[in-house]
Amino acid sequence: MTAVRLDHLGKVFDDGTVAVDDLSLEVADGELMVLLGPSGCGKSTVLRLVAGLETPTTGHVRFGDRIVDALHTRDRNVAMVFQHYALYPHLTVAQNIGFPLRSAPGVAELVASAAARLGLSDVLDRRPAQLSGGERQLVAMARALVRQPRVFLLDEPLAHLDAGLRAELRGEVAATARRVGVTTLYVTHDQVEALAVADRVAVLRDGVLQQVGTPGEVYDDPATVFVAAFLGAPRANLFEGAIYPVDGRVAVDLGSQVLMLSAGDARTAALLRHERVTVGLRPDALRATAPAPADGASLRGRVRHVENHGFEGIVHLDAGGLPTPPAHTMIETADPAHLAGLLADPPEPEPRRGVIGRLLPRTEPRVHSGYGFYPAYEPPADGRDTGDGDLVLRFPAAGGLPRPGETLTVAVDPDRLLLFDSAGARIR
Ligand SMILES: Nc1ncnc2c1ncn2[C@@H]1O[C@H](COP(=O)(O)OP(=O)(O)OP(=O)(O)O)[C@@H](O)[C@H]1O
Repeated sequence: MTAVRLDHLGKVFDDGTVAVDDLSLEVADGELMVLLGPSGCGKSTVLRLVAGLETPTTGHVRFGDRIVDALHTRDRNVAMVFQHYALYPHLTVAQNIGFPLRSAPGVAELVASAAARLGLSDVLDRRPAQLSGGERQLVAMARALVRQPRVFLLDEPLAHLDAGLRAELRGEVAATARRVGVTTLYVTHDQVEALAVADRVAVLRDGVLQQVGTPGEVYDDPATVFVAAFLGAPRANLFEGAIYPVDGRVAVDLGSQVLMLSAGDARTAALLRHERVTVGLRPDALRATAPAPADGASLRGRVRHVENHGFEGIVHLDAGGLPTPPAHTMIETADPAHLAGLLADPPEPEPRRGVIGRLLPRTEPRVHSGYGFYPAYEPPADGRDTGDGDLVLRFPAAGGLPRPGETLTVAVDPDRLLLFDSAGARIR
């Protein structure tokens, strides 16, 4: 078995596309590492670099202590499974699985053992056309594993299956990789699948590693606003916030409501170095309460609508927050010059113009208004209420779900209040 190390790995294609940017990552012997990120973030290119199907522009791939950059794919002993696997239609399942071994001694035993691992023992005599989509994918996996590879590479192996089958098979795929104990890199853009199968997850964006950690670490303790936004369904609530001191405590102003952090909050000093932050609240870090908790960490809002999921409801509250625009959650560095440029030459129509203006660094003294602090929520110019600024929370169905129009008070768990600076980095 083999640990895989990526050392400052970079890949720039001939047309100038930077697919992988200075990626350093260590996958431990026998570990199942998921590479997660949106389409085009470079996940497949990383797999192809590990497999030797692409040559790095910079950096190295190591298997154990050995640099394998010069090693041909066939000499790396890696097995790859893609979304679109090709089975030989005229061969049986057993012949398909044994194909890579050709006529090596002991083929029958190796095929039987690989088939047993994946629960395929009963279908060994069938042909691919007589199998379900899920079974065909398992045959492709068995065929990849029969050679006992040092490294197992899976590229969106379940993407073509329907949701139910995907959920069923992902457990099986992860269990098989663990049973075999083979070091595995698993690529997906599906965050639910990533959290479900991974020992650790590496989140990529534009070829840059954002964070690597266990599923619990990347979910609960995101390093960047991008990671917070990308992981979790329903998505984390992300609002624009302003920061100022009040009697030795820190106010996180959401425009029409203020969250007061307790005097002992370890982030106080770090927070006061910022004027504007992005406030992240996961729907499961919020709890409806009555009355408001004494420490002041609560928000109120009017129920706009409720999705009933049977065991729980997803409640959308109009709480007067200013949503962080999706484009902002994706940017690495806020660029005031760029924002100023937008203001100087606003595209028509530009309903966000006033909002952008408020987000620019200010020189005049700040004033509290009766409606809260900057930034204030500004409804879209066309009067349409999009619900973009809704505060979304999970609500257990057991005691009955709230109704539209009701007012709810929501306690915010300060330990799960995520705060990000204008560059999208977490303020700890
Ligand atoms: N041979 C190539 N020549 C030029 N650009 C390429 C090539 N292969 C990939 N790219 C580009 O490199 C970037 C990363 O592609 P890659 O396929 O690794 O992303 P991905 O995260 O796997 O996306 P997807 O999930 O859509 O496959 C993309 O911008 C892609 O268009």
